[in-house]
Amino acid sequence: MNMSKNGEVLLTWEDLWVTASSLKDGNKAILKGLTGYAKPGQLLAIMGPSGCGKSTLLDTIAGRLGSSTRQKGDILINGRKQTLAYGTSAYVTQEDTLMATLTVKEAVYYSAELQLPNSMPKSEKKQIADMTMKEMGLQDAMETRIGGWSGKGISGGQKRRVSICLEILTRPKLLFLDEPTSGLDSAASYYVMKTIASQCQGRTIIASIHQPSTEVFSLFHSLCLLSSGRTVYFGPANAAIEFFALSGYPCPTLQNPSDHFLKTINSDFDQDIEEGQTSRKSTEEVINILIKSYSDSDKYRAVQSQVAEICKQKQESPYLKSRLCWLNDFLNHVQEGEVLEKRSRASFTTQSLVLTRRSFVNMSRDLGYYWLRLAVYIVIAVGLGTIYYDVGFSYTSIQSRGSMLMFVATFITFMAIGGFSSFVEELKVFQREKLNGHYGSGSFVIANTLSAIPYLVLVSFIPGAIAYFLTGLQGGFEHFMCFALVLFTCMMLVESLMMIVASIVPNFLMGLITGAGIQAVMCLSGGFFRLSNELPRVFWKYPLHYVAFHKYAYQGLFKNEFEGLKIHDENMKRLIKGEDILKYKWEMDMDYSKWVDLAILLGMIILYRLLFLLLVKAGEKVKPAVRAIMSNSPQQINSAETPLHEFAA
Ligand SMILES: Nc1ncnc2c1ncn2[C@@H]1O[C@H](COP(=O)(O)OP(=O)(O)OP(=O)(O)O)[C@@H](O)[C@H]1O
Repeated sequence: MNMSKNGEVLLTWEDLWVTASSLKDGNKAILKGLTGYAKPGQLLAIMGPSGCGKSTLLDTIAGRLGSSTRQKGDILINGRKQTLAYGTSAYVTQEDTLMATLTVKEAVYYSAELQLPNSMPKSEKKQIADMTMKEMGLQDAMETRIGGWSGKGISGGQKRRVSICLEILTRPKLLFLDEPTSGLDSAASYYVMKTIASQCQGRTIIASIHQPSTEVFSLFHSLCLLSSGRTVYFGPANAAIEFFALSGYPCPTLQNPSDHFLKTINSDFDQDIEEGQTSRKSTEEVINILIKSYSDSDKYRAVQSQVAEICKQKQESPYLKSRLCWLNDFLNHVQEGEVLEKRSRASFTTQSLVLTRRSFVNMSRDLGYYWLRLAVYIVIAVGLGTIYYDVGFSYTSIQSRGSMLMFVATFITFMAIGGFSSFVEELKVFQREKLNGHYGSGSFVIANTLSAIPYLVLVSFIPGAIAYFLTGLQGGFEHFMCFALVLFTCMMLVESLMMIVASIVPNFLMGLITGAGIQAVMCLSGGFFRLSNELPRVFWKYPLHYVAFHKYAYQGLFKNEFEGLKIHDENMKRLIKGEDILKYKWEMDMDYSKWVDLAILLGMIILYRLLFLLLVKAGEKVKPAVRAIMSNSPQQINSAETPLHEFAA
């Protein structure tokens, strides 16, 4: 049976369990045996009190569950067991991750260029972007910057609408929305949901929602009502009122049905609920009555048989079945040719160019990215220039030159971590867009590298020139160029190192400390604080001395300065050759030239950036595969809670 026509998506989940494990609480079940489906052409709303598991259910069926949770149960896409791959669906998360420096119009235009295929003319892309912004009621905010931690911009509700706008630009076949109306007034909620509902034709839309008005509720085709991770109701939205009435909890006249449902099943405040004229029941009892009523109902049986029909799995032994499931999942991840096709989008070159432009604009507007650093570097360069002003050619100038160059190679480059917070913000946007399949990691790495180059040239050449000429280091264009280029490559290396750190360490402060720590250890083994032949052989010399970029930075700068230099030794009345100073005082490796050191530094930049790409790609491929394997391992979930059928008993 071909269940997917024109790329439509039918999503089913059966006996879905999700547990979170913590040292303190042990295993805690968040979702408890949920079964349901989402059909093309329908808008399914997931409702329930705060903390009932709406986001967890969305994350689970969208294949985005975090590593701290475990899942069990089958999720089928068009009747086939596969996890949603990157780029096959769109997901509007609860948190708005947007580029704060862009205006609404710029953000949507860039996104349209990134997502819509190359074959579409630019004017048409703009038209789609304009139309979508209008549908989301953003026409008056188009020229306003989004804003964020660096400055106020559009309102929270407008940000929400921008986030939705970016994801519905391509009219995805499968769309997940986590609380799309939070922060919106009732009219805005209605218009936003109406736009979303109007796009249902041939598409599957699943939205978690807190408190829809009667008008918004009427837009839903199906409703999944949860309480503490259990299904209270799953079925047509317009039949939910009847279900509550038949279960003994009719919606009072003139009351918003969703208000009534949520009030009845919210156990957080444990108010007794009136039943008929006299008796009152605790919320927990009421919830159990509703769950039992649902599991005894025709609706429940209809859902079960619908899902069973779609699944039509062979009756294997439970052990063999689970083994085959995870093998199948694993193969889905390692093999090419997902059943659910990725959306067509702009070419790699277009994406890289658009991202470079966007990143360049972002860097130019974000003061913390480069401008503040440039100002601080200029102050430090003037400081260096005045401390070592006109260093001269006396014997003592050897130490002064060495210290000045060491300061440049270590501390000025070290401060390149100053842009980390801005990079982390950009990385968050990248992660969201990558997960939603807007573009791949390769385009991001290329764009980030290209857009940063002009700024790094500025922050290395201007302060570099001030410090270089005030100090009076070796004259000549070639010498200055080598000095500035080593400074430039070191700054780029530190930025590349911080990219790697950011991809491993999830937290900004932890990333900053980790990056600083790695650099401190590397600079200790660089060959200045302890000369290379005096370094302890284990770890510090082999391998760290050869791995740390500081060795090549020190060597490049020192060779550049001392080669061809003549120092006057006033006491001994003799001239000392710079080459001898390099060999005997600084113990430099003289077998190769300063340009080789520079080339090694450039090679390291490429290596570091490739490593970042590899880590991101590995996360993309390995995480879902591991999750799929883990989710079906037989001893995964140790019945942390009572199964649904026991509640029903
Ligand atoms: N990784 C996790 N580790 C531990 N507990 C978790 C984890 N993820 C979710 N939970 C818990 O599971 C419950 C459901 O969380 P979830 O975010 O799905 O609720 P929600 O219905 O979306 O809430 P809200 O409407 O407030 O966003 C909460 O009690 C939450 O604390």
